[in-house]
This record gives sequence, C-alpha cells and structure tokens, in this order.
Amino acid sequence: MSSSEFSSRSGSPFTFSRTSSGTSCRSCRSSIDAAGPLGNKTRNSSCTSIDSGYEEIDFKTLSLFDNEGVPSDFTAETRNVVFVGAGYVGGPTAAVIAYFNPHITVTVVDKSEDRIAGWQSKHLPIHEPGLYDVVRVARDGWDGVHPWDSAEAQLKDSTPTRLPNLFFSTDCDTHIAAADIVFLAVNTPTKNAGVGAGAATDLSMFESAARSVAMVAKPGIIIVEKSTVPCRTADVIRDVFRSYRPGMPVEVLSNPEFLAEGTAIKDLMQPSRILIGAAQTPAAHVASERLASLYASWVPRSSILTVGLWSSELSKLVANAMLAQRISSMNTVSAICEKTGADVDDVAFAIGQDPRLGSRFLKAGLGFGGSCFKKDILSLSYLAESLDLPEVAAYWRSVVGINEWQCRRYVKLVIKKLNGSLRGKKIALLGYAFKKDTADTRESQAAEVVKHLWGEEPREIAIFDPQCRKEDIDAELRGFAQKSNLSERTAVNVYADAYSATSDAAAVLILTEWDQFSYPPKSEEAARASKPVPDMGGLRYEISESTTTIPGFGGQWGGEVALRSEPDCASDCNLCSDHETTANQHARENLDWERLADGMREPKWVFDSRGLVEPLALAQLGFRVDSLGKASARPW
Ligand SMILES: NC(=O)c1ccc[n+]([C@@H]2O[C@H](COP(=O)([O-])OP(=O)(O)OC[C@H]3O[C@@H](n4cnc5c(N)ncnc54)[C@H](O)[C@@H]3O)[C@@H](O)[C@H]2O)c1
Ligand SMILES: O=c1ccn([C@@H]2O[C@H](COP(=O)(O)OP(=O)(O)O[C@H]3O[C@H](CO)[C@@H](O)[C@H](O)[C@H]3O)[C@@H](O)[C@H]2O)c(=O)[nH]1
Repeated sequence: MSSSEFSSRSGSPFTFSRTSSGTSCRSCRSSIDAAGPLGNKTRNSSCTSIDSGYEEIDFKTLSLFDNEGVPSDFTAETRNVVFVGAGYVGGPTAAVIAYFNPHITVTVVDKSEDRIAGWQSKHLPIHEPGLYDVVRVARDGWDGVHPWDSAEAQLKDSTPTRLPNLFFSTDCDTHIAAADIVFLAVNTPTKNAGVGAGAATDLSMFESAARSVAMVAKPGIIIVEKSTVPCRTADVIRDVFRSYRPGMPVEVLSNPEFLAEGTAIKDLMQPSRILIGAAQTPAAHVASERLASLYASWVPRSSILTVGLWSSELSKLVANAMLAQRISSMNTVSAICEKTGADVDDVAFAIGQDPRLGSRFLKAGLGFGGSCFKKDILSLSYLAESLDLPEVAAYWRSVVGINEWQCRRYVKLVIKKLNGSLRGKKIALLGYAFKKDTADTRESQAAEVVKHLWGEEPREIAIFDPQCRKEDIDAELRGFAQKSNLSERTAVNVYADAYSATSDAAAVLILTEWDQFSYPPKSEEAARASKPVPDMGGLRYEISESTTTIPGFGGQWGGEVALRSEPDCASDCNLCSDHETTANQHARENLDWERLADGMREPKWVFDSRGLVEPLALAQLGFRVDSLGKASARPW
C-alpha cells in the first residue's frame, strides 16, 4: 500500500491510499474519483464531473491515465527542475526554489541569449529588492567559514560547502530532457490579431514551449503551468503530448504565481498561499505532492492549497480581476470626490477599516498599469463571452473601461487647466514605470498619458523616472509614434534628473507613485516601511561584501560563509559604469520641490495622479495643485 498526503483548501490533510479494491480517501471514505482534493465537498461515488464551470465533463478524460494506477515514473525523486522562461516570474521563482532546495538542481532556460547572459552576470535583467542576494547564494554557492553551531560542525569535523544549484542556459532541449519537473513560465500576452484580437490570450508562445518540452521530455515528466493562462489550458498541453508523445506518462498541474513586481522576493519568500491545481486522479495527486514538497522547504503546509485544475487556472484570472476592480471602483469615487469636496484618501481610509473590505488596493489614481491586470481581465471577459455569458463579459470589461476613462479624464483636466492648449508648452512627467520600485515600463499608464498629450502637440514632453532605462522608454515611444503617426513638432526627451526635466516646464505631471516624489517628503522610516524588505531568514548583505551569515533552514547548516566569486564582467561593461550608480542614487533621493519650483514657468502647475503630495502644503511653495480625488489648492 502506498499513500500520499495533501493539504486541501480547507487545510485538513487528505490521505489517499491504494488498496487491491481501488483507491479511497481516508477522510471521507468515498472513492478518490468522487472526493479528490476538493476540500470537504462530498460527491456521489457515481459522479464523473468536476467543478469546472463546464457542463458534462467526463472526469476520466482529465488525465492521460486511467485511474487504476500511478506509473512508477511519478514516484521518482525530484532532482532536476527546469523553468522555461527567464522573465519576471521564471527567474525570481526559480531562484527562490533553488535557494531553499540546495539538493535539487534548478535550471532556467530561455531562447533569449541576452536574458540568459544577464542572469549569468552581475547585472541581472530584472531589478527586484533581495533578488541578487538569493541568486548569489544559489547560483554561485559558498564555503563555510565560521559554523553557526560550532559543536555540531566540530563533531562532523567538516567545513560545510554549498555548491551552486541554480543555472541559466539557452540550451533548452538538453536541460528539459533531464528534467523531472518543468515549469512553463513564458509570456502569455493578449492576442493582437485574428479571432479574439485585443481580448483573448495569445497562447502561441505557451503552446510552442509545451511542444519543445514534449519533443524531449522523459516519461513521468510533471508539467507545471506557471504562466497565467485561460481556464482549461492544461488540455492544450495534454493535446500536445498526445500528438507528439502518444502514450507517454505525463502529468499537468496548475500553479499560478501571485508575486507582484517590486516585491517579488518578499512575495515568494512569504507567500499568502501556494495554489496547486490537479486533476482528480492518483497520478495527479502524486505529482501534486511532488510539487508541494518543493515549496514545503520554506512554506508552511497549511499555506499550500490544492484545488481542481480548472479552479486553479480560473482563480488566477479572478484574483487579478478582483484586485483591479477595487482600483477601478476607487477611481470612480475619486471623480465624485472632486465634485463634492470629499477626499478620496479619507474615504479609502474610512472604508478600509472594515475588515470585510480591508485597506489594500484602495489607492485611487491614474489607474492600473503593468503587464498583468489588463490582459488578465480581458482574458476573463473573453472567456465569459466565449461561454455565451455576455453580461459577465461586459461586467469585467467595464473594469478596464473605467481604467481607460480615468486616464483620459486626467489628461483632459491638464489640458483644460492649461487653457485648452498645450502648443508651445513644455510638459514634464515625473515617473514612467507602471508602479514604484520597478524599472518595468510594460503597459504603463504613463505611456497612455504621453500618447494623449502628444496629440495636443506641446513643444516638449520631458520625462524623468528614477529607474527606467532611457533606451526602454525611447524604444517604446518610438514604436507608438510610428504606429500612430504622431506630430514631429513635439520633442519627447528622457532626462537623467528631475530638475532638468522640469526646467522651464509649464506643468509637472506625477505619474508613478515613487516615494521620493512625495511632499512633504516621507521620513526615512515611512519610506522604509512602504518598501517591504524581504525577510530572508536573516540573510542580508551588501552586494560588494563577500562574506555573510546564512541561516540554517530545513535542518541544514547555518553560519558565517564566504560567498564564491561573482561572474566577471568585460572591462568595457557599460553596466558597470556610472549609469547604474546614478540611477540608484536618484531612486533614493527625495525631490527638492523648492528647487523644482525655481526652475518652472509661472503659474507652476502640478497635476498629481498618484496622491503623493499634500495639495495645500505644495501650494505654499507657489504651485497650483490639482490632484485626482482631492480639492484643488492654490498659492496664498
Ligand atoms: N510579471 C509578473 O509580475 C507576473 C506575475 C505573475 C504571473 N505572471 C505571468 O507569468 C508569465 C510570464 O510573465 P513574465 O512577466 O515573466 O514574462 P517575461 O516576458 O518577462 O518572460 C517570459 C520569457 O519567456 C521566454 N520565452 C518565450 N517563449 C519561450 C520558449 N518557447 N522557450 C524558451 N523561452 C521562451 C521569453 O524570451 C521571455 O524571456 C505570464 O503568463 C504572466 O502573465 C507574471
Ligand atoms: O491601490 C492600488 C494598487 C495598485 N495600483 C496600480 O495597479 C498596478 C498594478 O500594481 P500591483 O498589483 O502592485 O503590481 P503587479 O506587479 O502588476 O502585480 C499584479 O499582477 C501580478 C501578475 O499577475 C499578480 O501576480 C499580482 O498578485 C498582482 O498584484 C500599478 O500600476 C499600480 O500603480 C493602484 O492604482 N492602486
């Protein structure tokens, strides 16, 4: 008899055991087909459908196996884990899994040579607080210097060493062929052509990655959907395997990622939950447990939740849609506030005290940007449409509609206050990233603002962002200038500091919620509190330092260690030059609003779209201030 344990979504462990008469759940004594890991839902043992939201799904078609046995391939030990896609999700998630599972080899493969070269270097392609610390340990390894528990180490008479277990490569096939578990973490953007263009998810990269895996994977491979995908995408993977490797044992799990950019390491180290979606078969349960045990190295078992495959896929879309819906709701309230004299931050504070509502994701402003919210809501809405649920589709679409409306409303306010015309005027934008603490410009609301402003042909649009790379902003703006045939009469420039960007400007538009733009300035303490430092179990060190203290975790050795050397850069590496240092400095410095006022043109307009400045306080410095959701303020 073999058995395996799961945490259900209700938190209670389910133990399934195989007997000669079949498989049963010890908790409810019903057939495993009937119970599955679906919490405390009881099912009739003759039931063959699951809570998919689709009618008449034959339960037994949900796995490539019959329900009688678990192929021995699935009970193997996990030694090699591969992530396909070295992006914002694949890179950090792989690094944290490797960090906490030193006995497992974790390899991240990507077809982009630049991305992989970045991960193999000192200059990671992604900026996330704490990420380099984790990568240094897992990718480079360390040698023990001073044992944490000297008695134990002396007894063993050994100097512990941590060998590198995190690797990056463009040689996808070789690594996938050796993998026990493959995470698919490739991009799943919105389709931009054909059926469903502008709403449906473009699964072409996902499908192509699944095909590459199917071509070389070994029997018993566990495929994990890490990318955000529409409900029932696991069937796409199964079909690919059926076509390319008919009969080969494979199991597909859903394991959506909930990290947010800027707090990725904190979110990965202390996740609110790990969600695993699995089919209701013994093989899927074993695969699910193998995946859960990777996370169990640092995540409490009670936070590892198992639900049905389709529920898991759908939950990710719904989580993002609900978060975005809160933002859109508050943005509609901001418009009411402007007309009534109420203050949207006060309203958010007041309602957020109700534990049923909670205080997070109630910040009104320019609206949500980023590569996820819009595409995932559109995907959910498209799913509803394709299920012949037009009212549901329209409901979720309206969340995106309000987001776009808020952005247009903001730009209209700017134009109106500047006497209906921007011609001959310089407009300065503070912030371009889609949110603070990231250099990511994808789907930034700032880009939308630039597009609207450009149509008004101002003399110059001047941009300053403390972390976004000038090249990224330039490339993005060039792209849409060409597409939309925008006027060449407007110069669009990216500046390295806020004072040059705002010099001689008629108006300053605050577009990203960078702490350093606040007025009155945030105290260091408040700024620190708003930038959650990942709790890395005591592992904190400056990148320049080569020794650090490693906590013991999972019963392993902890103590003072010498990190092995970083990869060298070429002598002419431009990332080693001043650029990064300067950018980091800007990111830390509070803006000197008095200095900024000196350089601006009268009447010194400030349009705050992120609720960063106190209008009355800034007006005392001589600015005219208009903020979304707040009363305007003018100099005395
Ligand atoms: N960015 C986030 O904060 C976030 C958070 C949660 C979930 N997600 C989801 O995770 C997925 C990945 O998002 P991301 O932001 O990491 O994307 P990304 O664009 O940063 O990275 C995706 C990577 O996949 C690589 N890739 C694409 N096809 C490939 C193939 N066939 N073989 C090898 N490499 C391939 C690309 O070169 C790219 O480097 C998306 O579905 C997204 O919705 C993103
Ligand atoms: O109260 C708020 C909170 C956020 N935002 C804006 O919303 C956008 C998204 O912010 P955030 O959710 O913090 O960042 P993302 O990295 O996009 O993370 C979201 O999208 C990821 C990708 O799916 C999910 O994994 C995360 O859980 C989800 O928070 C940004 O433009 C923010 O400025 C607001 O306007 N008001």
